[in-house]
Amino acid sequence: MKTIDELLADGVAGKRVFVRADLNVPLDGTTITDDGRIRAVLPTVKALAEAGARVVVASHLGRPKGAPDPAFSLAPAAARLGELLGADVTFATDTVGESATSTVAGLADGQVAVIENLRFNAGETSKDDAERDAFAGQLAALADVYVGDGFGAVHRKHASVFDLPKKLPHYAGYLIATEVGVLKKLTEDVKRPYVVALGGAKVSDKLAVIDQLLGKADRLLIGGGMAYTFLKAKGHEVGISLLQEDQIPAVKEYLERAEKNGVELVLPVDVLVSPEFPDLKAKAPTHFTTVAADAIPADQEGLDIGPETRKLYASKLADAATVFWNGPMGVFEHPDYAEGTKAVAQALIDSPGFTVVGGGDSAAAVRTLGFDEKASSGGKFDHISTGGGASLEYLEGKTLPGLAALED
Ligand SMILES: Nc1ncnc2c1ncn2[C@@H]1O[C@H](COP(=O)(O)OP(=O)(O)OP(=O)(O)O)[C@@H](O)[C@H]1O
Ligand SMILES: O=C(O)[C@H](O)COP(=O)(O)O
Repeated sequence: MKTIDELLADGVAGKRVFVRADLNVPLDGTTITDDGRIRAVLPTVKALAEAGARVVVASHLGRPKGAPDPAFSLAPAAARLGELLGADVTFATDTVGESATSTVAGLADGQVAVIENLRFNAGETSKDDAERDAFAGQLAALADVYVGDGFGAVHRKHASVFDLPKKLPHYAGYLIATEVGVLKKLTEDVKRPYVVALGGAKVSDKLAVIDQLLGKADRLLIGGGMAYTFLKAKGHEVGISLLQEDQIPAVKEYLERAEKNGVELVLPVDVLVSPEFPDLKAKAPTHFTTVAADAIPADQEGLDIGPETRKLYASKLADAATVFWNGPMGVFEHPDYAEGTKAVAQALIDSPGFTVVGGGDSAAAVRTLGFDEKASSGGKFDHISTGGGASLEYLEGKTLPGLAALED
């Protein structure tokens, strides 16, 4: 994979450089609630602008349906990028139309523009190769060089990620180079004990990675919404907790294989339960109780790991040489159910091992709970990945279209 340093060494002054970023940030209306993904692409954009390139930044945001939708405009992200760069960033109100063409033509050396959401065009995400290729051709007309730096989207076979780099000289940006460098350490020559903590809500998305990790990790700590499918597979009542019934046979097989392979698969011993899901907007106090994980009342829902589990998981993380954590341990958006996620975040910070947090929601969780890469309590996470699905698919050992295209 050629990196941006080679491009800079060759000289980029006056060249139009297309930077495929992942500016898919969480929004509350037009307010960005976590700008981590914008900050992550700054080194690449700054280096190119300082070298006199005419920088065209492109990204998707959310999942619009292949047509313009103001709710998914990249305008707030473009404004934030300008603030962080301390420079004017022009914004094109379309992607390959008149606004984009004239905006790019108007760029002076060292200036930066953002074009509108790539997914406002059906060609971006199309399953039809010819349709994607045609859209990639239109994007290619906007630039002389391609820099891939949207790590969070490299697992998508989309026009701007997979087809466009084939049409232009292509390089990996600093973020992709860093992310791949870190995740490689978790797949090759990993330092042991290697402990993986998994939570969150997307159980079916994460089963494939559990399948792979059973051959790689020494210990798997399961929390969040996915824990209840495991508890149910062990024959326990889970009440009205999040459950993926169709995954129970697979989970039973994982429990058996973990035992056979000598992998410690650790489940919650106690959980916080409530008769109803909390209101995440009002955040009003809820009625919850702590119960043993094998005694969840039939009319209640598990919403966080309990105090004994927090201690147990912290002890299982204390001697880890390598830790990968994906997915919050509970409904951390509500203060009543944030303690499990906080405890695991703190255990990673206290860990002397190499610690990586992966996942859009997990990264947002640690930052909104007051932790970040430079957490003040003496330690820090070694790396917070900007990719959720992307980092998991990388760990699964899958070929990621956006990385393969940069390697060609
Ligand atoms: N016990 C639970 N019941 C229901 N939802 C839960 C529970 N525990 C955690 N969650 C929810 O899981 C969500 C995050 O899960 P997700 O799988 O999306 O995480 P992620 O992998 O970090 O994010 P992404 O896949 O977007 O990168 C949070 O919104 C949280 O409220
Ligand atoms: O949020 C993410 O994981 C990336 O931005 C990819 O978004 P997608 O899942 O909508 O393709």
